[in-house]
Amino acid sequence: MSVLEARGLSFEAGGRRLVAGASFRLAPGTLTMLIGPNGSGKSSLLRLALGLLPPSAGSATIDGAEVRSLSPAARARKVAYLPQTRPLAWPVPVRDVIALGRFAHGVAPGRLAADDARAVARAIAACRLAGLEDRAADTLSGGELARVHLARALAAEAPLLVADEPVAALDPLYQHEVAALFARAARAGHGVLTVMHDLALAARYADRLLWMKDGAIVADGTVEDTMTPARLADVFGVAARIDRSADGLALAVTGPA
Ligand SMILES: Nc1ncnc2c1ncn2[C@@H]1O[C@H](COP(=O)(O)OP(=O)(O)OP(=O)(O)O)[C@@H](O)[C@H]1O
Repeated sequence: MSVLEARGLSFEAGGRRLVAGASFRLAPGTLTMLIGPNGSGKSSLLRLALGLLPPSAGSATIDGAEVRSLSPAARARKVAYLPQTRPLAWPVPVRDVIALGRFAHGVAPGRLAADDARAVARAIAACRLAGLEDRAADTLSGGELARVHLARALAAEAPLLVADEPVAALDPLYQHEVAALFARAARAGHGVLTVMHDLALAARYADRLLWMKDGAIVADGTVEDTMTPARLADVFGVAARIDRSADGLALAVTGPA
């Protein structure tokens, strides 16, 4: 099992500090959700932590190795990444898009070894894409395509999974299914970190929340410990009601704070 550690990551661009001294540890067996307002630096922090942006200060390591020292294939064997923008303009069959997730295992689409084919089949089943495997990906709906990209990330079967707003295009049922899928992956021993805008889903499924505001992580802890009306007002500027139910915390955002 692998551990991703970010220590004091900072990033500046356009004369602004977009990420300011952010530290966190992504450990196996935990579903961590990164939450914060638009533009607070969440995507930038993920990209720094994965070595896709050069930090102006701080470092990120996976199992003790600097992420930026890892080759793309070596990094992809440790961590699967689902970016926020997922352009796909070509009429590639869905199965081949998902098989790209196996690239770190030396696979070219169309030449899958039995192990790779099984991993692709598991990802297709997990994302409920059966029946769409032969469709050209550019004919899918936005939500279907979002699930294909998620399946591509899952097919890697990497110990760590980092996803940037994976449920943004999904209807409520699929949102819950994907959040539950991430929770199951965490229970199975993966370390999962995902940006989440839906605070009710975060309250329901996250083991741990990283709260980001103005480029900084301002709170890091369990839902129980960190999700309070005062923090929601401070970080998001919203008024919220939080009820304890048998399923955990239930959250209703009632308006601006
Ligand atoms: N290369 C860049 N040059 C200048 N500004 C940038 C650059 N990259 C990002 N930014 C700005 O940095 C801020 C943080 O962006 P980022 O995408 O990390 O935020 P986010 O929290 O993921 O936002 P969202 O929830 O809207 O996706 C934004 O104001 C964005 O416009």
